[in-house]
Amino acid sequence: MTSVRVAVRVRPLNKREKQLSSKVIIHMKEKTTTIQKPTVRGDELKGVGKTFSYDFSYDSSDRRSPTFASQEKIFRDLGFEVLKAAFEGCNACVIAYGQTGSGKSYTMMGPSHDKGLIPRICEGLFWELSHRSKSDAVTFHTEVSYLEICNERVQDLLKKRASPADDGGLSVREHPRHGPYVENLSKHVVQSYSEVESLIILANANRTTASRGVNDFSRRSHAIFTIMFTQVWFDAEPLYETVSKIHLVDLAGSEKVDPTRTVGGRLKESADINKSLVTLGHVISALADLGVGVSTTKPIFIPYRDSVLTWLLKDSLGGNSKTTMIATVSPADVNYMETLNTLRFASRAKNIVNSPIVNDNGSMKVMRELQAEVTKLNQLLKEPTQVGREVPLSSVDVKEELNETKSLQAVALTKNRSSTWRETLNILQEETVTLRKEGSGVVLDCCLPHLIGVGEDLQKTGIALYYLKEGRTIIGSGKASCTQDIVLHGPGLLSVHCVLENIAGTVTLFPQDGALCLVNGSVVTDPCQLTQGAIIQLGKGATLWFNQPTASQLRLKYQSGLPSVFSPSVTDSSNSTENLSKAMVQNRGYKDAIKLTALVTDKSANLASQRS
Ligand SMILES: Nc1ncnc2c1ncn2[C@@H]1O[C@H](COP(=O)(O)OP(=O)(O)OP(=O)(O)O)[C@@H](O)[C@H]1O
Repeated sequence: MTSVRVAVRVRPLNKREKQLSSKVIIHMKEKTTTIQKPTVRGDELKGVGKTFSYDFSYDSSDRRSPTFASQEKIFRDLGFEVLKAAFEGCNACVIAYGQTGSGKSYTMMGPSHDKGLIPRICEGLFWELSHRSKSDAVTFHTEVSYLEICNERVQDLLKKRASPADDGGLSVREHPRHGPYVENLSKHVVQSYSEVESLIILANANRTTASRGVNDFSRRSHAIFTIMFTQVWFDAEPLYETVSKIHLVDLAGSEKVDPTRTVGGRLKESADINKSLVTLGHVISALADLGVGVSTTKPIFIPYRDSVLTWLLKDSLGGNSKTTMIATVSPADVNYMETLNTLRFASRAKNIVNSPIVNDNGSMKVMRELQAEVTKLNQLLKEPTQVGREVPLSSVDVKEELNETKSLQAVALTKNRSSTWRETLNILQEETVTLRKEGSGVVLDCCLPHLIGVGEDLQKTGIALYYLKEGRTIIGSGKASCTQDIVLHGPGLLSVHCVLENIAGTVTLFPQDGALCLVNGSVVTDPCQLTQGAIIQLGKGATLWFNQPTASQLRLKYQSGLPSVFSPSVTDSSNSTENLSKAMVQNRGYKDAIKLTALVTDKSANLASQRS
């Protein structure tokens, strides 16, 4: 358990503040920051002021001052900790919070002549790597992504938009194990600081800006720069891997919206920025209450899901991360209220308690399993006969299996960091789906009712299996405001096309208004209970095969060792064949129906011969 570290930084007076002859109301001494209240007349400061204590108070208001806090000093205090966390295998996060024009972007990104935390952390990472990589025993892999949240929509800053009209909005989804993530966000493998620098230049040019009263060139979005850093040690037994995720966050200005100076789209934009900042405030307050053990009758609810920002930063706030907040403030009396609010906000954030862990668990388990598999197969190779095997394996088979296992291991170790491998294994580790080898094939087992994508295109490779969890599963084309559980593509699909409800294994299809849904070739407009082998057609293209492993089928499967997913009973398969022909003849044309029917008939015949 570790508390969120909080730093406050004050910037120099800007031109406008100087023109207004603003007084400096922020004073820092060691870890404390004091703010003095200006009088109404503005000619003198009132009282001794309010003092707050933080982990760091950085006075960057005057370069000539002996206590001046430079970008380098901030990197040494805050950036080093981030790098330390990365090399330890922990997640880390730095969030810059403050009023517009208070110095968030300066602190996080900085100008080219006085770089901020993001470039310095990346530079530091590659400097360290160039020293560590001399050893063959360990390899490193670094990927970066960069997104902005504007009007509650997520944009990829590292991807060119197809056209100006393309708003490029990406969906936020939740992985059962890894939590919220942005679907289709581009990730870029980087091998040097200069590669990161080029990406940063591209991304910064893409960031949303707008003219504003107090600050002519103001960021109107939240930006999250993420580094995914993986290390693999080859000299450990089993091989050891850590993965750390580092979020570096530059928030939009935290000031309240002035409706008299904000119009139209900008007003909506401000409302959305406020929505995520207000939610951030609620999340921080709730977490701070949890941290200090406030006693309430009701359990404390953390409203992460109320905004995209807080949802994506869920781990960083109260979760698995070493998090630092840097609150930036103006020194001028004209900004008194906003500065006071920022200082209070930062003070609250100090009470958040996080639980960072070394992220090695999943991969370690996988590696151990693969290692065990290799040992077992090596053993089999040495034995003259394979006792206990129903079908004797030839040494060629064992060698093949061994090679296969080893190549799996190689895939894991050489780190194809697109994370597909890790994702796949994690998905397979979910209770509902298992993968095993059966003869010359690979069998995917799923105990829940599920849909198999039959697909439009017979040339397409890969099979999609969608399991239907207990409760509602929303199917749609992926452009809805809600999160669909299954996203399909094809003509005639509505953003929310239908809902499948699974109650204790009985699955009912609820077509949405105006959605073309066919079950076994007949159009359905009312709720329709699905039976084993039903062929469902959604819109004019997407075709799915419904499979419902019943208790008796599962028992049979485990007794016989045969798979359930692609081996429904022979009768079930013939049902599907019949249903499919019916559906296709009616809705797609005779030729396709014949091709698909032949496909399913082949499957049934194979299964029948396997079983006999
Ligand atoms: N520590 C600093 N030293 C020198 N100049 C600074 C410092 N911090 C901020 N500035 C200057 O103040 C101005 C506003 O800073 P910056 O753009 O970083 O603010 P911001 O909080 O990111 O604003 P926004 O919310 O609009 O993005 C810039 O001109 C910047 O150069």
